[in-house]
Amino acid sequence: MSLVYDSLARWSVAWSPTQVPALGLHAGSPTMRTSQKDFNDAVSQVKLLKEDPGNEVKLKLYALYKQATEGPCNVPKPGMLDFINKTKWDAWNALGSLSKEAARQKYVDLVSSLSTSSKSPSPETPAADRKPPEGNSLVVTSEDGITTIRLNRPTKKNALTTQMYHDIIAALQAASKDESTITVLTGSGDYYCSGNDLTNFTHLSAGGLEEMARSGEVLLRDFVDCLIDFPKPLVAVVNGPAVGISVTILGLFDVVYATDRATFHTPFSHLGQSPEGCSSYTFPKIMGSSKAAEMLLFGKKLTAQEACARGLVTEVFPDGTFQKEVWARLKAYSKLPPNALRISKQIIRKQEKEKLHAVNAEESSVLRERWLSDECMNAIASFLSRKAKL
Ligand SMILES: CCCCC/C=C/C(=O)SCCNC(=O)CCNC(=O)[C@H](O)C(C)(C)COP(=O)(O)OP(=O)(O)OC[C@H]1O[C@@H](n2cnc3c(N)ncnc32)[C@H](O)[C@@H]1OP(=O)(O)O
Repeated sequence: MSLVYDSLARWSVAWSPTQVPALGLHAGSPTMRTSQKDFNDAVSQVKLLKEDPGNEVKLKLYALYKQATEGPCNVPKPGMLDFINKTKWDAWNALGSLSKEAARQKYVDLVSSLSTSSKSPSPETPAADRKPPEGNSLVVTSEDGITTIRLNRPTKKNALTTQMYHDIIAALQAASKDESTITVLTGSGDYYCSGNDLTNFTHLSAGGLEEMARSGEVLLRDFVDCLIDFPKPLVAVVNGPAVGISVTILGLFDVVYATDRATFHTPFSHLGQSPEGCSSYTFPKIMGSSKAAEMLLFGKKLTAQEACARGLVTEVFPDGTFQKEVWARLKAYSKLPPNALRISKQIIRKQEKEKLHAVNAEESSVLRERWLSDECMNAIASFLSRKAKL
């Protein structure tokens, strides 16, 4: 779990009624007494919610709680790099001069709406309407000559945590030696992948930002090196929208199949960042320099059909038949002689392997600098405080 999520989760734990300071209300008025009791009940109820309400709601609850108990925000604004406390401060401060009574009421109303919506689904609820549980973030299976690496964080749009990069590297290393003929990367749920998990930036060790950027550079280089060197046919089954690094690395895959619901988006400039995954080399080569620049510099989002027309995607399938058609195709391909496939891939990749490694090293090093820039820090802080979506 990320620092942000841990921290937000702890806020609700910290709201235990036994730890809540006196509310400073006038106990004389019956309306106030009822309101204070409702508020205290709501504070207790938060701890009993069956489902995590998500960071946005927790932030609202935090801000309303502070306003209800302490009044308008009266503490200094935390520094720009103190993401979590700045985000909390922003949420509290945004309530302006809202009265304690009004904040208490809003808090009670919000908790009440959450309690209603988090009731267990009725037995009639179709299974398909329920979100799959958030278990292992990466699921690796091997069947019919195909090893499938599935990104499995559907509620976070399959954003890649630091652990997932490590796990994908390990899965690719194992797949390169296993019995399978083809290796597939795909996603669970409605997204293929929303790119790097932006909360990765909040995991600061004692070495601070510099250390985070340094270890990020090494991880990125290792991850992409592993894709460059992967010896078997590597296929992306793009089951929905793809963002950031999940798009750039497609230039290193042998085949990319996409549902017609997929989109392809690399918002690096918006994030104060720069291209990775060898895309500064592969994209101009695949689609021409001006089309590549439109994506990599200006963050133009492509439809699946546009990505196919530009050569980034091999073939687009209607969403309704996507899984059936693609897996039937892959099963047929997996019957081909594995050694012939391996050797053919080797000849194709050999021509530019050295170049790809050099590009990867340079992109990773440039990104390390970018991660320390104000432009990048501001963009991440903005996403974490939910002011920006890309
Ligand atoms: C070490 C290697 C480094 C490699 C460098 C890589 C660079 C990149 O990949 S840059 C691209 C980074 N990705 C993004 O900037 C995408 C950010 N996400 C969004 O803009 C949106 O979430 C969305 C467009 C992907 C989806 O929007 P929507 O359909 O409205 O869904 P939500 O925003 O409500 O998302 C649900 C849930 O998932 C969380 N989430 C989604 N993407 C990310 C992400 N990349 N990082 C962290 N969290 C993400 C989102 O915060 C929501 O969480 P809750 O609020 O807790 O429900």
